[in-house]
Amino acid sequence: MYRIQTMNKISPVGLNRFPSELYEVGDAVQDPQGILVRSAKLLDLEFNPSLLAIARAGVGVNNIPLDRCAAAGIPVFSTPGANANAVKELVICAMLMGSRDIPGAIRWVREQAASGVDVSTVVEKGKSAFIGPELYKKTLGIIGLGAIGSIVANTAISLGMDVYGYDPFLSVDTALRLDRHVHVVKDINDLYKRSDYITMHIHYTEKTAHMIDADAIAAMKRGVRVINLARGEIVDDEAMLTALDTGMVAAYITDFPNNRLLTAPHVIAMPHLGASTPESEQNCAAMAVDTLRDYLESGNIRSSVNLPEMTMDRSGVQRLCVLHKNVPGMLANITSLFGRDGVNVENLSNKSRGDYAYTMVDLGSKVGDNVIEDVRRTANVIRVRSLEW
Ligand SMILES: NC(=O)C1=CN([C@@H]2O[C@H](COP(=O)(O)OP(=O)(O)OC[C@H]3O[C@@H](n4cnc5c(N)ncnc54)[C@H](O)[C@@H]3O)[C@@H](O)[C@H]2O)C=CC1
Ligand SMILES: O=C(O)CCC(=O)C(=O)O
Repeated sequence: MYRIQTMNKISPVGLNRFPSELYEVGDAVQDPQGILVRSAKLLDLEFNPSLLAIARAGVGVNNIPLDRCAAAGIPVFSTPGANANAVKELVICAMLMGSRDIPGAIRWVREQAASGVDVSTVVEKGKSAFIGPELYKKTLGIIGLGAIGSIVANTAISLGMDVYGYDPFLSVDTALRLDRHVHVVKDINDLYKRSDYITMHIHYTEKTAHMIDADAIAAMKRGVRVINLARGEIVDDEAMLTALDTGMVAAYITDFPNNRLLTAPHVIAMPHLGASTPESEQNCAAMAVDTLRDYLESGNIRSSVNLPEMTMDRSGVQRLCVLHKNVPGMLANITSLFGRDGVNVENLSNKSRGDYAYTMVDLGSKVGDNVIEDVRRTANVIRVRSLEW
């Protein structure tokens, strides 16, 4: 039995993909071999030696210690694109809320009724406080044209917006999916100076922390509306509060509230709702469970954010999965051990990613436990697993 610990609420559509005869799954499972997580913070978690892999049902992995996991031979999987549509729809909603102060307008109507006023008599006079611009023919700047940014771009084009995108690492696949009317700029200042709305769809890393700071805001158009459904830490809150105070930024719509931000009037804050649709939760859970199972049962690494991607069709009778440092001589060192035991290698794959590499070897006959132990003891080997079929 594999033991899987869930660290957040995971959709049953995903959980039901674990065959009950093979998996024990739950939030109280002890010494798990797999962890399923959404946004729970694992940064300080001490991993038990039995932990083989972590699957993030989502895409932001700033809650997981990726380097520490890689060093311990623990692949971390994510679910690329699985929640992109949910976020895209909320971005469109955020632009509309920020333009026409929909939350403020709804609040005002309720306040009238609560104060005893016949609301129907004050609507026409009161509504002038909530006039705001249309999106049509306005300019949207998108920072990050990945799974989310690219579909936000295409949808905004269909709403009649002029769209500028910035992504220094734009993949060919994404570039091909972008509407041909999207202007991809090389200098982010070209986006800042033109945009009436700016939305960011990048990962939070050391490099993107406080990317939207006082200098970035100073390069923007006065009265810009900024949408942040990526991560709170990408925006320097103090710089944003100053910009909201001076009117440099007309509205800040964020999925990452904090008490300090909520002191400002033009902040519209949501409780991290970007991916909170049944469709997205189901997509993410199903993909996370499938990648986790594929690794546990077959050793395949797909959608990993910290170790090499590698899949190999099953052959032979036994598969050894060896995670090791990316240093010369490893393949020869490992395979020589099988030859010594007279075991034939049916198939072999090896891939590296940064400091780490992964080797999968399918064997024509079973090797003895002593050989597996020798592989494990080989210098620079981090983890060895043996799977049989
Ligand atoms: N609010 C919510 O519930 C959700 C938030 N997110 C956030 O959105 C982020 C992006 O998600 P996806 O679009 O699915 O990821 P993705 O990996 O498909 O796209 C990220 C893009 O950012 C680009 N990029 C990296 N550094 C950049 C930089 N300095 N400037 C401009 N572009 C840069 C990459 O080349 C890539 O194309 C996630 O990391 C997560 O933090 C994602 C899903 C739900
Ligand atoms: O699981 C969630 O609701 C959060 C999704 C998210 O922020 C992400 O995928 O990066």
